[in-house]
Amino acid sequence: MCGSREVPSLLPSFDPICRSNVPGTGYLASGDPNHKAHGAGHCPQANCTAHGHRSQHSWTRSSPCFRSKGNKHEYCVFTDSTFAENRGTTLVTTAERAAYLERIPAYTDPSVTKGINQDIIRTKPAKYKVEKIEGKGLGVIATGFINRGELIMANTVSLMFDYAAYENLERDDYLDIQAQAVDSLPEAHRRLILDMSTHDEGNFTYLELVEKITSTNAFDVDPDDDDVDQDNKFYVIFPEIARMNHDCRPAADYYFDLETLTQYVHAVRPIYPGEEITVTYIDPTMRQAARAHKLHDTWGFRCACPSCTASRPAIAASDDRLRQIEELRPEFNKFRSASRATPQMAELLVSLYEQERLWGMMDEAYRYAAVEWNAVGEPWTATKYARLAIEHGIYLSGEKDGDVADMDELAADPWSHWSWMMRMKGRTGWKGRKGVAGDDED
Ligand SMILES: C[S@@+](CC[C@H](N)C(=O)[O-])C[C@H]1O[C@@H](n2cnc3c(N)ncnc32)[C@H](O)[C@@H]1O
Repeated sequence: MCGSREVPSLLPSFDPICRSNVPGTGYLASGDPNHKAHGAGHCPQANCTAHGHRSQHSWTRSSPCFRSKGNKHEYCVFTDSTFAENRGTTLVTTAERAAYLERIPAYTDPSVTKGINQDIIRTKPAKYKVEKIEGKGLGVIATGFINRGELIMANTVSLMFDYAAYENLERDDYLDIQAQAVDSLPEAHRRLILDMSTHDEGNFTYLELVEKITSTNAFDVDPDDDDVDQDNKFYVIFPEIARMNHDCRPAADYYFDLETLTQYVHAVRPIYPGEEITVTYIDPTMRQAARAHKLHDTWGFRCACPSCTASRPAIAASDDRLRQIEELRPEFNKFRSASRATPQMAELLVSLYEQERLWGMMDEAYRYAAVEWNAVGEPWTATKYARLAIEHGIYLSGEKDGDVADMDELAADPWSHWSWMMRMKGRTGWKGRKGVAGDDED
């Protein structure tokens, strides 16, 4: 889900990149990016746990901590400088949430992050180069042909901020803890972060510089199902991936894997040498004026991508398709007999996504088509769409994604899948083989 939360105006233009759909001591306010922090921590020695004790897993530093307004929570900087082959990573959250997170494979098993990052130390040939692009700052250009579904780049998380810290801390404390997080990364990594886009020029203090960098480059990440704090997302920084500029109909798309704490970027259509590799920063099903407004408000640029600069009739036709997508989409998530969803409606949705070039969302359209065909007892067309949903889902959402697993089940045995004859039972009164009436649950 994209931009679904209202974030208070602590950081005026803060709104992470998302497609679907930081008192201290004052020693950082010198305006000097070379100024490295030396905070006195609650656990000054190396190998501190989230609770401030030594452990197998090593948060190499945990300082300083700040209490929320109202004094209910304490937020700290947790750094693991050995993470991902000594690239390092930093987390800003509560001790409780850090203790939960340090059990995930990315922290406990170094093999799962081996070889992922290629920006500081490259071991595989790159499929792109980063260069200046007129009117956009730096951007990412394909150096060879890239096929649909190919991996373009991946980054383990550099900085991971708990939304709750952003919302609950006093502004000065938040800005300080955010800069502390950057400063606690290993030096090469920290330099990479401080070199990122601020989206406008200015004479920033160090705290302002870090704030500008995080608000321009952050991505949104949903918590895991078992996370101790389901209500709060994370916003995260990946310095290499954040070099990609926006297009409303981009060439690439990304997903975040919580087990490896890695963001993966794949091509969603064929990309030719010399072409810019873009991603979308916003929900691409928003209508054109809303897209342009949000991009200008948050990232400070006028949208000049082909779908924003098309002729007036072409934009109107596109907005009409998007309006219809908005109207139809909810029908496929209603499992009551009252849903208007049919296979033909799902076929229309597939076509609308193709017409809109929403290549990064095709897995969803194919999944709806698979379920609707199965729901009226047509297993072969259902299987065709399930196979397409799997093929696209693997690079759009990851092989471990629940929807990919669900489509695997449908393709393996449509007759045993939960959707088999689902719409027939409700609409015809047929009770199914087990004599259980309809499907009147959402
Ligand atoms: C996440 S950064 C992208 C990389 C950035 N261009 C750089 O030099 O590192 C986001 C910033 O890039 C610029 N940008 C991204 N997409 C753009 C576009 N389509 N047109 C103009 N500027 C864009 C804006 O300044 C935006 O705030």
